[in-house]
Amino acid sequence: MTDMAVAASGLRKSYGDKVVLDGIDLTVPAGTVFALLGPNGAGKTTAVRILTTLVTPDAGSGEVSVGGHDLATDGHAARASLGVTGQFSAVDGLITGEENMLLMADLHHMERGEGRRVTAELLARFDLVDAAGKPASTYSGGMRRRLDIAMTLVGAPQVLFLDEPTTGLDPRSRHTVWQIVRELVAGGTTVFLTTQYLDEADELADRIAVLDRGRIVAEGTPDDLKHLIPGGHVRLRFTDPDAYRAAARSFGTAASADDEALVLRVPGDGSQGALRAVLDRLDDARVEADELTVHTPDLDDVFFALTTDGTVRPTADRPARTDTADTADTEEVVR
Ligand SMILES: Nc1ncnc2c1ncn2[C@@H]1O[C@H](COP(=O)(O)OP(=O)(O)OP(=O)(O)O)[C@@H](O)[C@H]1O
Repeated sequence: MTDMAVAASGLRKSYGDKVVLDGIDLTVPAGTVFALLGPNGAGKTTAVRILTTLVTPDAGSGEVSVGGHDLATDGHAARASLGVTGQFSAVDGLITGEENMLLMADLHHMERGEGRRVTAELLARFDLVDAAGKPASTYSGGMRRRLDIAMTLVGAPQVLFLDEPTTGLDPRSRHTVWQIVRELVAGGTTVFLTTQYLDEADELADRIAVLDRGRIVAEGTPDDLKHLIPGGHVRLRFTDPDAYRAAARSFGTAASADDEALVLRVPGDGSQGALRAVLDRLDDARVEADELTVHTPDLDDVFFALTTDGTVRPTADRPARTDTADTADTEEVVR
């Protein structure tokens, strides 16, 4: 066993002459949340299908292990350690939520009593007790997704793969799923999720890999990724046109100006030093901004910079930072 819940090197998969995964490396420490983020068709589901043993990687791929078990030599143990909830629900709509759960318990060869105990516990945990006796076809999207995840947890997997777990859910249901993920991780489960939603990756993931056209184009903590691209600035807003003009003169070409909104934007890295330089300059000009906000790029900026129009900018041009960057809110009102 290693302390890596998922480890894959040089993962390749092609269908015909279409290269879907072009040699990607993935490592996920146990007990963490990893998000594979990418646009439609990037190869996310294919990666999940390989890691969950549903599809075999192409020859020439490196080793792949899940739960510390090599997929090629110990697929059975790897399968026993993982659970997967795909984009297409495993829920059978014709039977009740409880029957779906008991079916899963049977598939895991649980004794009847044990199956009932686990089912009752999970239905309660996922707030499905009232609906347990109703056909799953009558469930809302959010309830169905909760049931789907609950069914996956019947086997108590160490590593849980969630393929786009909140696609199509309303905001409240998305937050419920996020809460479920947090609780699972607090209980020691490793979660590998794929998502197209930047806020989801930002909310949940310890580390994010951005997949585009079968390649990892950036990887790191959410903050690492936000520091990869330019776009940070201090925004100064004035209400007094004279103060605005005095500040604009003082900053000159160091700031971009919006004369109508009385706003100046001073590019910077969001560091304390950069902020101090802005404040010193305002003091020198004897003006006070009515509002000062520090903006660091958010994951939207990163995602579009790295994947726009499918024009992949190679990682070599944008080396991912491995140090832990200072945390800074996307838009933090300072004054
Ligand atoms: N069995 C298959 N046969 C042929 N092509 C496939 C197969 N499975 C996937 N592909 C192709 O591989 C590419 C990546 O698909 P995949 O489903 O992995 O992407 P994805 O990132 O999960 O996208 P989405 O967010 O839309 O689900 C797509 O172009 C898809 O058409």
